[in-house]
Amino acid sequence: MIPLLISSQIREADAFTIEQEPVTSVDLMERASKAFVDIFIKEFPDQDKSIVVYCGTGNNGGDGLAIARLLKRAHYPKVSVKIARFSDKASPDFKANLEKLKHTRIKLLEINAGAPLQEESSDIIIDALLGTGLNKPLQGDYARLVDALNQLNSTIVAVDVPTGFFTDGAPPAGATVLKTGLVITFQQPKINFLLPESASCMDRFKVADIGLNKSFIESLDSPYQLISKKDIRQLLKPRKSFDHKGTYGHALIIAGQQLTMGAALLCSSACAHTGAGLTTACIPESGLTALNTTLAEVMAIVRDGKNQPEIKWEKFNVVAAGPGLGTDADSLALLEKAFKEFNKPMVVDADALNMLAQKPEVLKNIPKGSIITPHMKEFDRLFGEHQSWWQRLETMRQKANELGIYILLKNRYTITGTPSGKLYFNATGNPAMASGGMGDVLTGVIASLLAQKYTSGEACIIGAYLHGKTGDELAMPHLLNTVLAGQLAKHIPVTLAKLMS
Ligand SMILES: NC(=O)C1=CN([C@@H]2O[C@H](COP(=O)(O)OP(=O)(O)OC[C@H]3O[C@@H](n4cnc5c(N)ncnc54)[C@H](O)[C@@H]3O)[C@@H](O)[C@H]2O)[C@H](O)CC1
Ligand SMILES: [K+]
Repeated sequence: MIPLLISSQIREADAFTIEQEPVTSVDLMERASKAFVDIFIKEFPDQDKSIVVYCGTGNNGGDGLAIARLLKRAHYPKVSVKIARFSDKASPDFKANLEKLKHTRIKLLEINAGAPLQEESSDIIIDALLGTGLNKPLQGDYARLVDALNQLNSTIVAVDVPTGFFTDGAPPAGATVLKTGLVITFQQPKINFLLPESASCMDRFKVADIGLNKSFIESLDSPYQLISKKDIRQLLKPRKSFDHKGTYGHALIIAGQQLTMGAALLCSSACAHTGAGLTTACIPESGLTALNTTLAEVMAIVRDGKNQPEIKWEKFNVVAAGPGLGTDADSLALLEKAFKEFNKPMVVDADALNMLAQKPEVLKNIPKGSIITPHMKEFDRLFGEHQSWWQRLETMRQKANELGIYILLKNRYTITGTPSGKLYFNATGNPAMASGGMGDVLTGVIASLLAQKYTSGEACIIGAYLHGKTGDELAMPHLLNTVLAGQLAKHIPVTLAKLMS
């Protein structure tokens, strides 16, 4: 896991590294700037482009000055610097780097407070105005400059964070932020990069390792964690020689209606392909032919409307409910029955969540350790409207704790909230997976992992990663625009095998 820090903790890690390593703060700035330049060179190899570095007078600006100097040394001759002198204060490391810059032949311009803005025609703008030191929304000169830069069509690359961007906490509504193409950020992604609001001011980010002290970062025990491939490889349990289907558990999938049987099939297929020993689908009679012809390995229990099916709950290691289930009274009665009679963790998704939104008191009966897998709209239907994603994170932590459940909120970076208050961010996955049925597949994957005796937390973390990784393996090599859910389900064993090799 990579612990994700809030800005005050980043400052602590910075100070600890300076004292402990030891390294002077100006040398750490040099290291950060070099790491930035290494990535910049790979991204923008054309040394003929004109580059201007806009610098503030704090440490982000200090980085900018060092970056200009290092770019010049790396044979980018058309690099120049503009310093925004909007404050009387300047950090010591900014001043030290300004001295060093004066020994180069780099063109240097100052923009004074209140002065009219100069025209800007450089091919690439490097933004080193403000970084993680931001403590209020941009106003006055900074806002004017950023507004003007936002009108240009240049490529903008931010140092650490786009100027005006709040790295954690709910961003103030309507705040001015520089719109950047690429952010080269230091040490680790900032938490708000992983939330959808960041899309309006950055297309993508790259992380430059600047060697902050890793054990100190670990010791901060951040609630925000980024899942890595290494974690998944450590969590996955290899199969053993004398294992049999009983070892890998029996999953029951309560899903599907006559017109939404696809959801039940996709969920059951994903469950079987992720390795559950046995999968049974509880479906309407109208879906039997489809199930028997497409998924011969999956067994059936028939739901026929009024009469509740006889389910021997104790036979199952996990019950997943929701995909294409509908929200009628029979479905609700069955969900309530499952909550009462199945006393192990369940997976609750889609229509099952919609029913809970309509009758919130039922949610209190959800078995402890269960996993709910809402997307943003389902989440808000359940827990109320939210003004920002940061607020949603807070609600997740609170509700997961209150109900003793795991909440997996689906998005570009899917987030799992645990009863103990941790939030795990998953980075695998891609836009080709934005198609119908993907959520049903994820539910099947997670149910399968629970059947195979992974804990609820492990099932969320592995499930989110595996689902996204499988989509990446299918889409990336051919730059596919679309990956279908059924195709993804069938490819899971290949991705799993690679992860376990
Ligand atoms: N550990 C690391 O990651 C390293 C980071 N480095 C760089 O340092 C900046 C953070 O620098 P800092 O001096 O703390 O802050 P800024 O340069 O972002 O801001 C300067 C200054 O500006 C004032 N300010 C804040 N908000 C506003 C505002 N809205 N309007 C006007 N002025 C504002 C405030 O006083 C700030 O202190 C980090 O991003 C990295 O780029 C190191 O170089 C290497 C180690
Ligand atoms: K910046």
